[in-house]
Amino acid sequence: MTTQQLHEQILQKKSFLCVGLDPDLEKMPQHLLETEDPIFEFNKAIIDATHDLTVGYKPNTAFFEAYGIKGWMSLQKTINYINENYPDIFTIADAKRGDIGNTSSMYAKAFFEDLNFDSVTVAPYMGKDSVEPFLAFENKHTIMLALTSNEGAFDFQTLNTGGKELYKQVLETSKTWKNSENLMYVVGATKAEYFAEIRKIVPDSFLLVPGIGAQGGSLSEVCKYGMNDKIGLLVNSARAIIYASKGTDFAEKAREQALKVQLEMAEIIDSKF
Ligand SMILES: O=c1ccn([C@@H]2O[C@H](COP(=O)(O)O)[C@@H](O)[C@H]2O)c(=O)[nH]1
Repeated sequence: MTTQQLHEQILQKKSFLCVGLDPDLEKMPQHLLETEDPIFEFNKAIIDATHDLTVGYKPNTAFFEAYGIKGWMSLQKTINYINENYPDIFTIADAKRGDIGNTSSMYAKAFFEDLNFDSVTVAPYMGKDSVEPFLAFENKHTIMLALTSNEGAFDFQTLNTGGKELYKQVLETSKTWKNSENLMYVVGATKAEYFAEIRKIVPDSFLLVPGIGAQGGSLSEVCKYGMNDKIGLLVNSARAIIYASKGTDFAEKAREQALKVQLEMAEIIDSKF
């Protein structure tokens, strides 16, 4: 999927919501646990209930890998289900990969070719040769951690390194890499006050923004400082949507929560564009 197609979908749905698919057997409704593949059944119900309100789905691979081979098969079924039934929806494998070049190439093949995700998250710590293998894939997107939503972001990312905060250096340097137009960046909603500075460095890039909902970030603050003239944001929420209820009405309640966020987004879009 191209960023232009993503932008068109955002305008059409009046939504830049990305629903996080972080399935946890302990938080799932009891009746699903009796099915053969509860993780897939859970995801499928959430997807069917929210697909018209969201432009993206972000399965976090940890929530699948934790269940071994069965979890990996549920991930494959989930991405296939989205691609077959809702092919216009942008998909993100939140896997936070990155390694020496030849290993990164294998990670890229796994997520872009075998699983056919539109994008994958990567960590910047190993530098250019660990990220460029992901960038080589046409119409695929590499979403690099810039300033994360957690408290630990202040351990390294905001450290002053030679007169500049590290996350700024990461953003600037990444722009010099081959095929850097395929980059997007993760910036936490809990760090809304940093968005204006980030936009000075990457004015046109899409930002994936986790941290509204369960982590308490403010959608309006993110939009105030982080939106560009093409919107340029994908705002993720997982727990606040997918675990709105533990009963048989879980998908319906998830839709209600997704709708609340989408309506807030539509209001912001209407007021700015
Ligand atoms: O900085 C980051 C990077 C990734 N995440 C991931 O996003 C979701 C957030 O889930 P919520 O339930 O909406 O809090 C989850 O998969 C995280 O691993 C992040 O939160 N912050």
